Formats: sequence, C-alpha cells, structure tokens
Amino acid sequence: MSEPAVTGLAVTGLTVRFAGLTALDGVGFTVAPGSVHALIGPNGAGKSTCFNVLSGVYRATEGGVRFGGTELTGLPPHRIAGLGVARTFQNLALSRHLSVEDNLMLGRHRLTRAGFASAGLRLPLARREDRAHRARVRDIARYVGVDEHLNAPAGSLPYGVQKRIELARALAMEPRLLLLDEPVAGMNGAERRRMAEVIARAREDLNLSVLLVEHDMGMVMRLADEVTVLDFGRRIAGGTPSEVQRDPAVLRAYLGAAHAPVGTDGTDGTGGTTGPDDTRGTRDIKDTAEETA
Ligand SMILES: Nc1ncnc2c1ncn2[C@@H]1O[C@H](COP(=O)(O)OP(=O)(O)OP(=O)(O)O)[C@@H](O)[C@H]1O
Repeated sequence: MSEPAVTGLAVTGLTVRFAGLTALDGVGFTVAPGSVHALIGPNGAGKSTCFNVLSGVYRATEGGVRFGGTELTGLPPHRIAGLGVARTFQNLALSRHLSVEDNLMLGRHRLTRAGFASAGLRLPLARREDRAHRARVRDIARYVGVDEHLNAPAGSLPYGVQKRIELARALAMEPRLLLLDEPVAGMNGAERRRMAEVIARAREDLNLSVLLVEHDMGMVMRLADEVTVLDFGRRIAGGTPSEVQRDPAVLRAYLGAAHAPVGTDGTDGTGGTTGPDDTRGTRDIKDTAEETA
C-alpha cells in the first residue's frame, strides 16, 4: 500500500520546561523502523508533551528528535507532517460538519500538487488529482472499515467510528511514522478490539513505525514491541512489554506495588486494564472500567 519505512525515530535528551515546571527531563528512546513503541506513564508523566514536541506543537528546551536523516526539533508542524509523520489526537480533532470523505481529503493535503488556485479553477490537472485522491481515500476508508459512512458528516457518527476516522485520516497522509495519542480512549470493549486489529494490520501491511500513548495496558502489551515508561517527566524504565511489566520501578511508580503486573490481569488484552492505583492513575482505571462494562 506504500513504500516501506526505512528509518526510525531517535529521541535524545529531550527536555521541556514550562515556566517553573519540567514536563520532560532528558528523555531518550528510539522507535525502530516498522515497530510499535508505546509511551506509558501516570497522568502528568509527560507523554502528551513528548507528542507535542514530536509533531512540532511544542519546542524542546533541550535535546533533539531525529526522524531518518532529519532533525525535527524546531520544525513547524506542517514540515514535520511533510516528512511523513502523522498524528491522531487524544480528543477527536475531526471537522464535525465536513463529510468523512472530505475529512480524509484534508489528510491528503500535503500530497496535493495542484495549488489552491488551479483546484479552485477546476483545471484538468487539479481534476485528475482530485479523482485520484478521492479513489485513494475510499480505499483507505474501506481498509479501516468506515467506508459506509463516507458521505455522512463526521460529527454525526458514533464516537468509536469517529476514532477510526481519525486513524483513517492519519493513514491518508501516507505516513512513515504514526503518532497515536490514546487511540482507544473512551471506547467500549468491542470498539477497542476492532481498533487494535486495524492498528496491528496497518503496521504490518504498511510497514509503519508507530509511537503509541495509551492508558489501556492490555492494548499496550498486545500491540507494542517496546515500551518506554515515564514518570514526572523522567524515563524510569524501558524494554519489551514483559520486561517492563516485571520492572519494580514501574510497579512502584505506575501500577502501585500491590497490583498485579500489567497484562496479567486475565483480560483479553484490549478491553481491560491493570490500572495504576496512585492518585494520578485512579481516574484512568475508573474510566476504563466504566467504558468496558
Ligand atoms: N502548555 C503547558 N503549560 C504548562 N504546563 C504544561 C503544559 N503542557 C503540559 N504541562 C504540564 O506538564 C506536565 C506533563 O503533562 P502531559 O500532559 O505531558 O502529561 P501526560 O503524561 O500526557 O498526562 P495524561 O496521561 O494525563 O494525558 C504536567 O504537569 C502538565 O500540567
């Protein structure tokens, strides 16, 4: 479906300070080409801040981010997107009144050669391009399982479907690196399973590199090849899911020492969560339990 990813992502010594608060403190990790890397940690650990630096929304105070041969730090969001880095958001960021098809077409903007002027004038090149992009968008919608909704206003659809449309829009950018910010937050168990399947398939078929922030630990353990754990802006652990789930620092900081390790709670790996039990994490367990019930 697209060219294979040839390079990975390298984050080194990433520090972000807001006034007196250090949201990220010398964080480093790499995402190997074609792999799924999960970034986890309790609320306020710095995960979203990291995503915001990677996508150009925040500027790093110190440190760097390289994707392939290119330093991303300091580039504006559209230049980063132009390098093949696509992002989904924790809260839905679709244009509610636009049709699903037009939302996905927005994802193809960076791939459009004909400028706005020629598109507005409906010149032949622009018409041909538009037809080709719409055909591709319909393929992607089918791939993600939202094709039956192509003509509906995105905002009229159920939440779980909108989350999949967000993924489809990111895929419409033909990315090499996909940043997924809590892709199953707010979904029920069936929707979570479906989303997990789509992500796993897309990664396999498209040879994407994926960086995933997710509170659903079953989902992390099932999808991720590697995990980096943040707490109070610091990297406290990293490794394979099984290494991380045994790491005492993780149990202490994120899960609470009294809890069973992540992924061993008898869930199917997409619906349940072994959640943190400190005050920062309690909200997440409750949310997930309510959603999955
Ligand atoms: N723009 C900002 N200005 C000031 N402080 C910020 C800003 N963005 C994030 N922070 C602070 O940085 C810290 C890390 O927040 P961040 O949102 O990155 O954590 P998180 O791990 O994504 O948490 P959650 O799981 O709740 O989304 C928090 O203390 C947060 O209040």
